[in-house]
Amino acid sequence: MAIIASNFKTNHTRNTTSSFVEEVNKYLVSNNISNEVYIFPTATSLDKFDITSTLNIGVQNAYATQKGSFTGEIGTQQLDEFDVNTILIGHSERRHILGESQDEIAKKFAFYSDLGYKIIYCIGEPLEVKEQGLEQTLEYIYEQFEGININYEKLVLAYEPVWAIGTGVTATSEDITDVHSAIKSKIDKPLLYGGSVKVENVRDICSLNGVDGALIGTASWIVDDFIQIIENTKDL
Ligand SMILES: O=C(CO)COP(=O)(O)O
Repeated sequence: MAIIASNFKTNHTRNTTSSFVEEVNKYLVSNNISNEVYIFPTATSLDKFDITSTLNIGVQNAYATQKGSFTGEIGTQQLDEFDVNTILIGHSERRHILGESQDEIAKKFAFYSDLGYKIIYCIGEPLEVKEQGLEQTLEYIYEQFEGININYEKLVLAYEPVWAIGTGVTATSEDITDVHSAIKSKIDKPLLYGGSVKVENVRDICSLNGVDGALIGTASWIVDDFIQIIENTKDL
């Protein structure tokens, strides 16, 4: 059963998030869809949503703290208010744009796994590493597991090659299966693919060996498209 997740990144407002969540929930209920579906809105759009389906709301990021003096961050005191217990950790935009180190990521992982959060943990290589070949790519990816408890029960992985994110360039089936089968041979966890997944290719991608679903940015931000993505994969 495909796992389908939408990462809003820095898109949508409180208002548009609320109607998005409502529409997706309504679609899942009325079509009796049992696939795991996730939406990761901005922190300012978190709310007490009325969810009656398999839809889960997670956060794109949070600090490894309950509360405290960490200007600009949020902790579990803020997440608890909205019953959030799902978090994305290790996204490439946090690693490469916001400068989060593997050490900080591992601390965050330890903190949120101790609390029993469902963790979607992202890994993926930049273009210059991909160009060096599969062996270097896998070596780079394995380093992103440093300090991470890969046996954590509520762990879902997401392979997102950096060069495929937001670029319109999707990895080839071979690129995806090469990396997915290598990761799967070491780590027995659901593994999503992310990077320019679209309405038109989501079914093919999610049908590949070793692919358990998709983590989608750009193509998921229009609600009708996100619903179509779920529709296209509901029987997988
Ligand atoms: O980063 C992603 C999801 O987390 C993928 O983004 P795009 O779907 O826009 O390439």
